Amino acid sequence: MSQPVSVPASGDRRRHAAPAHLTFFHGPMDCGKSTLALQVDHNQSRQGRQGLRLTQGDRSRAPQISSRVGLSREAVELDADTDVRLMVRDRWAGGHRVDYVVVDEAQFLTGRQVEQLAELVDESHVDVYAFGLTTDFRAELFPGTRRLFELADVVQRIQVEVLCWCGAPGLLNARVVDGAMVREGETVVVADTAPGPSEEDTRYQVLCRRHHVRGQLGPTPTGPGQLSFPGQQLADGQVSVR
Ligand SMILES: Nc1ncnc2c1ncn2[C@@H]1O[C@H](COP(=O)(O)OP(=O)(O)O)[C@@H](O)[C@H]1O
Ligand SMILES: Cc1cn([C@H]2C[C@H](O)[C@@H](COP(=O)(O)O)O2)c(=O)[nH]c1=O
Repeated sequence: MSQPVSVPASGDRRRHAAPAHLTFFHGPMDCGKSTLALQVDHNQSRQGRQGLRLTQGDRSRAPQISSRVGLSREAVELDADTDVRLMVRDRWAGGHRVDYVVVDEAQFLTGRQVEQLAELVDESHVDVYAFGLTTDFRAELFPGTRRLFELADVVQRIQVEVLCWCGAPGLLNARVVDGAMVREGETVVVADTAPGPSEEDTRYQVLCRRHHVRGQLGPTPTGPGQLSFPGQQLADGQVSVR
């Protein structure tokens, strides 16, 4: 664990005597994480609590939390070197309260940053709400997600079901490059689930486990009444994956 940093307790503590919590909401892409992050922020601030919104690598490439429902709010952009305890301490030094922290794209946090968030909860009574992907395109936990699973007081899978093309619940994220699912590459590649303007763009597609394992992206309409499978289709209906 990282060394504690002295951060004063929140001035709001008397009005919120319940212990603070580190809560982690997780799921695949497109399940409503950013929407929920903005709702939590809205509901907290509506009750007079003051918060800090944090993000890293939002799809919009702007320092904001943006939801596909159409909402967005500005947020402080983190990088791997940001010490979130010092960030909160700076706010306090500037005369601002920080009663809660909302962190979107929490899968990109380092393990140390998750530990810093836990310290803010335990030592400074700041409520932390983190929102992030469960697994990467290889169906493996992101490091930040793993540490949140280890340390969070409350871990909740987001309830909204994203559906695979077959209709089954989609829990895994496929990375699609030039129309084909890939299983090798950098862990972090910021992109959307919507196809990009160019065919060479990377995009993601949420799949059920079976179709993630098989690498099947599903049929795409090619014309009236016609369907084609992306990638090279094999005899047994599977699609070759790079
Ligand atoms: N036009 C729309 N009408 C209603 N809901 C929508 C619309 N577009 C997107 N959504 C909802 O937004 C969700 C994606 O929300 P978002 O917060 O961007 O997801 P995440 O942050 O998990 O990637 C979709 O699962 C869907 O429920
Ligand atoms: C699976 C996976 C995703 N990413 C990126 C792609 C997006 O920019 C974000 C997730 O955004 P969302 O708010 O959940 O829609 O993460 C990545 O970098 N690596 C991956 O393996």
